[in-house]
Amino acid sequence: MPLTLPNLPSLIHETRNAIAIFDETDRLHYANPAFRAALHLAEEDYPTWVELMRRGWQTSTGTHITSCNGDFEKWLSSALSRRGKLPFRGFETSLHDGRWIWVTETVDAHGWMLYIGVEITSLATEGRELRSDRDVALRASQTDELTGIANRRYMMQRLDNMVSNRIQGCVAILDIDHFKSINDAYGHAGGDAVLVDFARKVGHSVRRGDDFGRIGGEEFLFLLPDIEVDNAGQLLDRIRHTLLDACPILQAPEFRYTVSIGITAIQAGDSTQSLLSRADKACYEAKRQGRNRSVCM
Ligand SMILES: Nc1nc2c(ncn2[C@@H]2O[C@H](COP(=O)(O)OP(=O)(O)OP(=O)(O)O)[C@@H](O)[C@H]2O)c(=O)[nH]1
Repeated sequence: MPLTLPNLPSLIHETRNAIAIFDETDRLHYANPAFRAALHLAEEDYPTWVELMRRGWQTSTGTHITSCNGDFEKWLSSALSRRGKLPFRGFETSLHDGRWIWVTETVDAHGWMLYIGVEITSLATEGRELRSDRDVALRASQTDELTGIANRRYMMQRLDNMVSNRIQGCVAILDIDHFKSINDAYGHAGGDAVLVDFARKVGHSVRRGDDFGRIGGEEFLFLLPDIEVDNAGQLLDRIRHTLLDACPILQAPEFRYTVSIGITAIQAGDSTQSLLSRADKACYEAKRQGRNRSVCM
């Protein structure tokens, strides 16, 4: 007998659990009254998750962001590099109004996300601080300190995961051009500002299923599952073009930077090493051809 659940929409509407659905671009598509109340969201308002978090930060409402030492943008880059990457995850979080919520995020194959938040304030608080410290330590071990995005260790785990599960797609290495000269001309702080700017700009363009992180000084890795190499090239070139008008060094408003990109498709029999080495060669070729371009190999 087919299952019919005529009361499901009204039950979801009425429950005190916060329920929301985000699409593959991370825009809110549905939120029940409990979610809207917890996040201080007006009816008929459908912001992206980034807009929602930024508003909450500016108005001290909704999610209580404690682990950012006052640097919201860095927290956002870090949160974005983990958000929606796993089919399922659960974590504890607190709200500005003092409530604690157990959040689960379920992501389907198309990148749509179901958010369910259950209030746990009255449950035993014992060990909450310890669990929170553990989460912060785990995040730190996966995060690049300067830029806040995923670090080499995390990216290598994700690449291993792609290879061992035979996930099709592409791998790209992005390397900022003439970075040594940037350091020489504007100092280490100027170079750092470029790295942070680059990580944020690219991090905001990453699709739900993709991974992006810093794997070396001025070297970044982009993992793109389920995409043909031509489409990966177009996507990364679009990102590359958005960087052309970035001016990350305040004292030098005329300063611009570019990036060279090496892209390769995953092939049968590839190992993480063979993939990285091919992407590296493609990036080297992009440099050799004059930089500020992408090369597929
Ligand atoms: N500011 C800053 N510089 C870094 C960091 N990590 C590495 N570097 C510097 O990045 C520079 C990388 O220079 P190279 O590998 O010679 O490459 P490049 O100058 O970018 O030249 P091409 O890649 O050929 O365009 C070195 O001078 C490193 O010291 C960092 O975290 N911050």
